[in-house]
Amino acid sequence: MDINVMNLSKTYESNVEQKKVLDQVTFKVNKGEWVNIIGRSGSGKTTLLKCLSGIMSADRGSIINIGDLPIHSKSEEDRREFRRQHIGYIYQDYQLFPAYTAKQNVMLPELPYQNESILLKRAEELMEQLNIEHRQDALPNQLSGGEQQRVAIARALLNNPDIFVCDEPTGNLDRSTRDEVLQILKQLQEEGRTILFVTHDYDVIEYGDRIFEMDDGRLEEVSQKTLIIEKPIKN
Ligand SMILES: Nc1ncnc2c1ncn2[C@@H]1O[C@H](COP(=O)(O)OP(=O)(O)OP(=O)(O)O)[C@@H](O)[C@H]1O
Repeated sequence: MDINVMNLSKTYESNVEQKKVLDQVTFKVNKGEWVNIIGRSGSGKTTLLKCLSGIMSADRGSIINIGDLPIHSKSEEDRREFRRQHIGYIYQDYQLFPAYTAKQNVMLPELPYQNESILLKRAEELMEQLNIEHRQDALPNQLSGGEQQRVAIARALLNNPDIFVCDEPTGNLDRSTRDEVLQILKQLQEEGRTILFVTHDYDVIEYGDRIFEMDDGRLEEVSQKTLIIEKPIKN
């Protein structure tokens, strides 16, 4: 699925203030591309991912088309259903449920929607593909960071999503585990999935096709060459 965004703005409102965090963001990502998003802390990267995935609504006038679907005009419930079917979201801190085993974590979000034995089989297949089948009965706190992230990827893959939205998923991993996770995502891209990847890590940028920089709510495409020669990535 391709992603077409025009004039995406997002303002957080509280009773004391209004804070514009995304300001007229406009960009396009083609199906099967891997796009990296960099930018200093607080510049709006996570907010952008949440608006694109429909977790948050955008301001009036924003246009977010994912494939044929105008996300900006959908209700919260429709956006949730869209996300369930099309988006795999991966977080830096894995977001596993601590009281459930690895396999249960993979299945849990889909249990209300699908037959349990079908889900069980699919979870086992995915854990085998990701080389964590031997850890399926372990609790999250018994798993290494890399194993937890594989469980989170298996969970994100359960519905075979078209788009992977990754919010610094390798930020907590050591170099070799990070590379393993990046290889898994590369493979998913080669199978035709679109990858949006927020990172501060130069080595990750090598994996992507294009780079965008978020600066105080505005998004601009930057060339890899410019980045490496002219400025370090801001954190
Ligand atoms: N729910 C919220 N209500 C009000 N302000 C928020 C909310 N969520 C985020 N913000 C603010 O919006 C700005 C952008 O936050 P966001 O998390 O999108 O930045 P980021 O670029 O992902 O940062 P980091 O790299 O540190 O994760 C920050 O100033 C943050 O404090």
